[in-house]
Amino acid sequence: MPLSLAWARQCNPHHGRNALHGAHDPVQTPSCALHFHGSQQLARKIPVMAEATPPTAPDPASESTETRSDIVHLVRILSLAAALALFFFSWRNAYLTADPRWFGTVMATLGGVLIANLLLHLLTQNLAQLRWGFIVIITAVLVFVALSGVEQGSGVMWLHVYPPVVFYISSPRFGIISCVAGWLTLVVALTPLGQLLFSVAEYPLPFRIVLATSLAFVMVFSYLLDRARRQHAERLRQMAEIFEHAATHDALTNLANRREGTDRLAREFARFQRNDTPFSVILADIDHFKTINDTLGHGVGDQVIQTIATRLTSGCRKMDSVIRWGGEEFLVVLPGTAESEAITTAQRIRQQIVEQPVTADGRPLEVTCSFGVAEIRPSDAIQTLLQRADERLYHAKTTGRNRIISRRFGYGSGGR
Ligand SMILES: Nc1nc2c(ncn2[C@@H]2O[C@H](COP(=O)(O)OP(=O)(O)OP(=O)(O)O)[C@@H](O)[C@H]2O)c(=O)[nH]1
Repeated sequence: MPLSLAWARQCNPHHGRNALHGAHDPVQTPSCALHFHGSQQLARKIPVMAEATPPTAPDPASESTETRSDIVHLVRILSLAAALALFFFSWRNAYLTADPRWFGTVMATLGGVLIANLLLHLLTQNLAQLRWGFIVIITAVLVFVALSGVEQGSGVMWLHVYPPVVFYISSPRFGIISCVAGWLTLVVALTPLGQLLFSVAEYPLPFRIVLATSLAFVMVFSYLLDRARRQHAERLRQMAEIFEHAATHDALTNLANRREGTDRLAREFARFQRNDTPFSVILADIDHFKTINDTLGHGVGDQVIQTIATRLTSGCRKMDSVIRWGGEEFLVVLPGTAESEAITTAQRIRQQIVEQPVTADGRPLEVTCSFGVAEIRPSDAIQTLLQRADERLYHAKTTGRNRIISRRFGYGSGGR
């Protein structure tokens, strides 16, 4: 029965009559015809790219959850490694080197503070505390190492670790500021004035020159590498967003496509099952669209589809979902909406389409749409709801088009 009716719909003598004739008056007439959604499947899809709204540009400073968890892992590993290194050098200082003993005490204390920072994060789960705590402690370690000249002056080599770590863990801005400030301080500290001010360990002149220049090189290189890393990550994120948009939206109208529409419908249905929140759907179909295509060309047909998509969107609330359901067929999902309100929305849209002629290629066309409206019922599955809306749309088509059919207008019988 449904299949033959679907076939009947396709073979309907009204189907495909001249759409450019005058619009009919909307009269709702009862009917009990049935047909299935499959009858609306497209014979052909025309892949024309619409001016899709580009995805909104994200804040470059924002970090994804993955990046955050990467940073947490890295800081944990670095903290443990740095603490172990500090304990090791503290032990060496106590037994094996000729450095003053207090060097070892300072290093052991800083190692302990690093571990304390880790433990505190386990309690608070506060990324900022872990990250900035680590940066502050590691800065203190390196300042101490550079100024004191632990391990007979060789400890200063650890300064080269700072730039890549600080760029990765903090922001580029903080990385630049801390590197430039740190480098300038070091250069001053390595001059005779610095010797006086900071009583820095004495390093031979060639060593000082190599230290300052190699550190500057590592800083610049770390900045460039980190910038490239952030740019690539950002590009990847944008591409993922574009692909996701393309997978869920229709290229011609930029409306949600059928796949995305089905998901939204399922979400609304789940909400209805959970909270009893009603919702309605409107199935809209452009009348005599084939004639528009056949007489004016597919380019004009596409423009008509785009205009109708815009009219539907502007006639609905922000919370409603307008979906390109098939070729010239649209589904509107209206959350928290009873059928009577959905009819009002459909009437507003129908009126607007009739009153403002659609223009394509600069000429006005008389385009109309037919609508089937249905509200979810407790006994419904999604498919049942869609089928009811589809039957009503079919009824609108067979009774003259340019009209809205719903339960309120006496369509069907026996509670339909
Ligand atoms: N230009 C264009 N045409 C499309 C697109 N998608 C589907 N179509 C065409 O839309 C037409 C739909 O025609 P029918 O299903 O016969 O319906 P109709 O002519 O609108 O008749 P009624 O629905 O009965 O009023 C077919 O000719 C499809 O090829 C599209 O994206 N662009």
